[in-house]
Amino acid sequence: MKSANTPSILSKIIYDKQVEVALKKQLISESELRAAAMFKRSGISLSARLRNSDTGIIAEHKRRSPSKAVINQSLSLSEVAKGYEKAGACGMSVLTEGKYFGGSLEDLQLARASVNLPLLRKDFISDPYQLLEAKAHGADVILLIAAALSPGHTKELALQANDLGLEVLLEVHTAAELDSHLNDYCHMVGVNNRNLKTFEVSVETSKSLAEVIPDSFVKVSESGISDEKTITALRPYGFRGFLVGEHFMRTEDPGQTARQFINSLKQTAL
Ligand SMILES: O=P(O)(O)OC[C@@H](O)[C@@H](O)c1c[nH]c2ccccc12
Repeated sequence: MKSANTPSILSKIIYDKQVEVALKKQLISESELRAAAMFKRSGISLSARLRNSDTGIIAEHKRRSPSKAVINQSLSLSEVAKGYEKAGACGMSVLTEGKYFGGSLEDLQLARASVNLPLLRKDFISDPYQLLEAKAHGADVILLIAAALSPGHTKELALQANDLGLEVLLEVHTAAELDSHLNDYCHMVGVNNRNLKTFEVSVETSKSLAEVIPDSFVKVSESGISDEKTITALRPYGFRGFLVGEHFMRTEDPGQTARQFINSLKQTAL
């Protein structure tokens, strides 16, 4: 196991991302992004869907990750997206980070063309340019990772996202991060059960942070969720959103796996 003191994978990813963004800015200007047809589209609210759902699944498309070299490389994104929509997911998360997760903005665009679900651009955002990219490729929601940003920067990006009609999911790992980074421009708070330094997963993280998340934010539990029981255990803590990636993506037909999962959740909600 890695020591929690080794430079985190997160700082490496963020560094590479900033280099990539600097290059992309040379290729595609902000005004080109703003001219994209998607800029005229009004977003679909993920937070409203989660509030009104008794299942609350946000199903993720993820080909690989730093903690798992290969999850599934052979699927059609469009089929996965349609399968998730048919399964009754509240929203879809699309990994757009390339080097570590094998995703792209084209994946997001293809998901947008395939389904009417609210779409989360899952990436490492630290520059307003990335918000324009998200909007131009059809996102409804963006992720901001507290561990990767200063509190002031988080607020600025969240405000700018709101101006573009994008909702904000703020990801936290600790009560301290929540305390310093939460602001009124966020709609949802995601507690990541995966420790990004050690990759260990514990849903206890969600349980322990639940009571410090104000009720005005939709509570989302992220990562390491692979059975319905975990969700029924988290609901009493106030969680209304559940981000599930690997458990669906490691199967041959993620849509079908999601459908069974959601159906069995509905049974327990009755
Ligand atoms: O595949 P899992 O264990 O179900 O996890 C999904 C999602 O929570 C995870 O991919 C994730 C949570 N926060 C992130 C930030 C960046 C990249 C990925 C993530």
